[in-house]
Amino acid sequence: MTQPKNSFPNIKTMALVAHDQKKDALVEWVQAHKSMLSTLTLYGTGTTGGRIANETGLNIECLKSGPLGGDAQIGAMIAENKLDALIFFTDPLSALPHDVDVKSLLRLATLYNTVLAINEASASLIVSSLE
Ligand SMILES: O=C(CO)COP(=O)(O)O
Repeated sequence: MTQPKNSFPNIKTMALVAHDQKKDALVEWVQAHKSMLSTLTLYGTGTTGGRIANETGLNIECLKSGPLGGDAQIGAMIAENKLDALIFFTDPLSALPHDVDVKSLLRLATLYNTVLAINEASASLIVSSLE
């Protein structure tokens, strides 16, 4: 849910998203943190979530694929206070057809003070605070 300012966030729901060139890294990262992540309610964009489910066995609700509205669905969850944290392995080296959706998602996560990591180091710091 929206993180209140000046208090330590309580994380129960988390979305996992990765751009194509970062999907291998995210699946590997999820595998490394599987036991902690298994205690959370997980959501993912279609392709990312499908890979996580297939390759790690974690229970994850798959939304639409990012370019087909998955990023927008996660943004809506944030706006409706239904998501505590977003781990989004972004690719800074590729142009994306749905760049506006990506920007909107990151804007909403910032606006609602959602716990957010856009690279592996920050994601690891977030999960280490929960383990
Ligand atoms: O495009 C994405 C995030 O912007 C991710 O979507 P997929 O997980 O469906 O590839």
